[in-house]
Amino acid sequence: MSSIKIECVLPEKCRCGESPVWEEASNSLVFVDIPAKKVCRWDSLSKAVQRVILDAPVSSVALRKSGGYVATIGTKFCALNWEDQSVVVLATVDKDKKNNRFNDGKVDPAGRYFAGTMAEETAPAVLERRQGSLYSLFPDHRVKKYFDQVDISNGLDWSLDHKIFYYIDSLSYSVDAFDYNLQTGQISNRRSVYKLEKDEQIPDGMCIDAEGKLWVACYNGGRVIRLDPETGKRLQTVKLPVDKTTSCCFGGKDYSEMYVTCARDGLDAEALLRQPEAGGIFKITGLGVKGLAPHPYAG
Ligand SMILES: O=C(O)[C@H](O)[C@@H](O)[C@H](O)[C@H](O)CO
Ligand SMILES: [Zn+2]
Repeated sequence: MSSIKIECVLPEKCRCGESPVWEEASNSLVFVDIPAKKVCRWDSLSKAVQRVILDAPVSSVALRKSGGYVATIGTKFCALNWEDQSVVVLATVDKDKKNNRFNDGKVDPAGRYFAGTMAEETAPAVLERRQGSLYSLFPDHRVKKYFDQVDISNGLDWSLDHKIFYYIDSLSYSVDAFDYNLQTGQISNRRSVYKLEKDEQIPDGMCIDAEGKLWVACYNGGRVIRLDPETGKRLQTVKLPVDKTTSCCFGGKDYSEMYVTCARDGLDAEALLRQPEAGGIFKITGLGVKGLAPHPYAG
């Protein structure tokens, strides 16, 4: 029997922490705070944090094979040089939608950077609907658009055999699957693999574990849930001491720990008193299952 332990390892007070990514080379967790326009790197050994402030909302970050990171900033796919904090724009999307920004993003097993867009929110989950689209940035910096009509483009990951792409449009309250062609980056045959229950609230970020099961952070649900995408059943619920859990990834030694990000925005003074660690980075140990190393962008 594993005994689960949950601790806030970094009280960062993120307005909207997102996109946790484990960087093995530096024993660090990299993540963003979207409205604070901030990318952070927390060294799990020294506990030191480095922060880079950008000039637009930064919604996701990913490793880059050639060094440094890639990030989605505003409506741009960008390269981020950590040493000199410089940003190079690789591609821009949604040029006709001035109120849009990117949201969650992740790199596929072939090194393509997938990310979707959404209209800017006036309050959490309050926004003009169907303004978003899903894109990927190929290693040659070409952009592919998959579909539009997205409300809040969110969690994404790929099956262990790379034949399925899992995707969340938050306001559909569903975790969806597509057939995936790793050679071409094409998706097809959309279907739902799990519909959230009422108390699970809004599905947000997601990651897959080494057994092929999905972990979904539930915004306003204060939990991560483990799903079997083959049976459509929920296998496990892990509650956290904060309501606005936004995303999760595996990291640490052999990817045996889970890191969870969360938000402070949208919590009133009373809620903040009850959850002073809101916006912090949480580490969950004792889950008894490991995750996978993140894929670096190949371009
Ligand atoms: O973290 C994200 O993915 C969004 O940018 C957030 O704003 C929340 O998800 C949203 O408010 C709830 O659906
Ligand atoms: Zn999200």
